[in-house]
Amino acid sequence: MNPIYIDQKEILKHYKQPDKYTHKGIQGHAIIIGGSYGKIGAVTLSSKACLKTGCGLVTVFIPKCGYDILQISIPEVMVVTDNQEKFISNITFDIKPQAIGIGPGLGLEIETQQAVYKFLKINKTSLVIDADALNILSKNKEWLPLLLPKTIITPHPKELERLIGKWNSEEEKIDKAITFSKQYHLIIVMKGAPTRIIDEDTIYENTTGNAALATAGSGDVLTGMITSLLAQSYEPISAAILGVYLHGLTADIALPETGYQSFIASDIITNIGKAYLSLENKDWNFL
Ligand SMILES: NC(=O)C1=CN([C@@H]2O[C@H](COP(=O)(O)OP(=O)(O)OC[C@H]3O[C@@H](n4cnc5c(N)ncnc54)[C@H](OP(=O)(O)O)[C@@H]3O)[C@@H](O)[C@H]2O)[C@@H](O)CC1
Ligand SMILES: Nc1ncnc2c1ncn2[C@@H]1O[C@H](COP(=O)(O)OP(=O)(O)O)[C@@H](O)[C@H]1O
Ligand SMILES: [Mg+2]
Repeated sequence: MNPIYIDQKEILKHYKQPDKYTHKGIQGHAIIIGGSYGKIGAVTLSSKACLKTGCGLVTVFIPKCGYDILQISIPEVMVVTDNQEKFISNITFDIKPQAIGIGPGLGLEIETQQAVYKFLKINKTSLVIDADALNILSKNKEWLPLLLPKTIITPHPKELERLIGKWNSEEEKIDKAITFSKQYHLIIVMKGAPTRIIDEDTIYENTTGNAALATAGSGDVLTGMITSLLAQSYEPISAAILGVYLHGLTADIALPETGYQSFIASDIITNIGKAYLSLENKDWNFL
């Protein structure tokens, strides 16, 4: 089971330069669903990362308490609110997005769990599932067959354990992830150091990133980035591969300036532009 390494050479098989005549309508509309009282920051980070990865339009679906926070901190993002003040209870919106990311800061309220169930039952849009949306699925494993083929899930090790159970070795973890991926036809972004992507029998291993990423919200940012790429019409596996590569690259670029300790999730977002430019061999050091 040799992995395919996600390096610059592999990335250039997936990366597409934007068309000169594109416009925001063509660049894709993404929705990020998440947030709860005290965790609106997760959706703020995720939606800003989504925009900064190139998506034309981004809308968030959040509980009411996040309205002012979102509108003031990211004026470019549109906001639709739930009827509840502190958590999501019913996911409804009129727009037709090309991709949806769900989970950052979502919380585990029973009403939120039911809202996720109802959403999954009718959803036909490409999806990235992270954080509490994964934890909700772990608590309700009978809902897993509702996921469309090629849905991307982005668990950190604890979220993965809640989904697939404990493992005794790295090999066993990968075997169990392959079995899970095949059972539900999911793309699993197994976050960690290194991050691996499992697409049924194919294993990819990322080569970018460093310990600076061990900071609150860095996974929420990754969810926004992958959702953005999906909305821009990347195939799900390409969105996952390019997303983890660019995400890690931001930390490699920022490290000489921030060191490991002072790098925060917002620094990932700040450096997405330089990460993109380095794909086009434009040396970000001289910008
Ligand atoms: N600003 C905001 O609004 C933010 C909001 N956020 C939101 O909070 C919600 C809860 O998400 P969460 O990941 O913090 O909690 P949870 O699922 O219980 O997992 C934590 C446990 O998992 C483990 N663990 C984690 N990583 C690991 C690793 N690499 N390697 C090994 N173990 C690892 C570790 O377990 P331990 O090692 O302590 O046993 C840890 O205690 C979610 O909605 C998220 O979006 C956050 O994103 C932060 C910023
Ligand atoms: N030591 C490390 N080396 C490389 N990447 C790391 C390291 N620690 C964390 N990361 C990356 O940071 C992200 C953390 O995601 P997650 O745990 O979901 O954070 P949060 O929930 O706080 O947003 C993942 O992409 C993971 O691969
Ligand atoms: Mg997370």
